[in-house]
Amino acid sequence: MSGPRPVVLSGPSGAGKSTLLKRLMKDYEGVFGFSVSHTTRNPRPGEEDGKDYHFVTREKMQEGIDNEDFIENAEFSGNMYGTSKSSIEDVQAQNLICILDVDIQGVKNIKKTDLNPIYISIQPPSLEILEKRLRDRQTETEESLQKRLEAARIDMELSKEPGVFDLIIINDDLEEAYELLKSALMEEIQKVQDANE
Ligand SMILES: Nc1nc2c(ncn2[C@@H]2O[C@H](COP(=O)(O)OP(=O)(O)O)[C@@H](O)[C@H]2O)c(=O)[nH]1
Ligand SMILES: Nc1ncnc2c1ncn2[C@@H]1O[C@H](COP(=O)(O)OP(=O)(O)O)[C@@H](O)[C@H]1O
Repeated sequence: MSGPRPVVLSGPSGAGKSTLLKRLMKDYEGVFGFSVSHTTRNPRPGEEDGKDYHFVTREKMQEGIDNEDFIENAEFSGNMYGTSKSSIEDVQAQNLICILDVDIQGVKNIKKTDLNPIYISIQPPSLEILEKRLRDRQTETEESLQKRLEAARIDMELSKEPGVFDLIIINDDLEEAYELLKSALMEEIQKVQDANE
């Protein structure tokens, strides 16, 4: 039996993916499961190993890639990120909607697999607003902020190409963006809720 369709959330760093995703997972407990990626970046205050990411060294990450443990991996802003096969299998084994938060390289690479997710891009209203949100978040050094803004320019260009995303949500007003995300996923949410009744 095939389970619910996974969901790929992408879009520039600072666009609001984690904010939207955390709210969705809280409002629909027992419906979604987060695919916990591996990364070589340092944990931020409050981030938990195994929950937000599996925080690993470059050596360990490369070992996993060589072992073909990952369905996709990419270099972003000077660090490695990747989705392991087991991170998805763990969620799918529970019949939950698997949510992946990956960059645009991840989107392109997942398209080459048989995962068949719904692709949603979260975009900021403008690059200026994105910069302000990233600065206000206070998680980045100036160098890492500049790298993220450069990646954001590329993301904003590539995401416009027709056929890359099923849906593009401009995260201007958070409530409105959340409602759009929720309605796009309602059919899958309903399936999981019906199956659990
Ligand atoms: N390709 C790929 N990208 C990932 C993965 N995990 C996270 N990312 C992306 O890496 C970028 C940086 O993530 P992060 O360091 O958590 O910063 P944040 O998005 O600004 O909170 C974001 O665009 C994420 O979507 C992954 O497993 N694969
Ligand atoms: N609609 C919004 N309006 C204002 N600030 C927002 C909005 N959405 C998210 N933010 C803030 O912007 C910052 C980046 O959001 P975050 O969810 O961390 O982005 P991402 O996961 O895409 O990198 C956070 O500090 C968050 O609180």
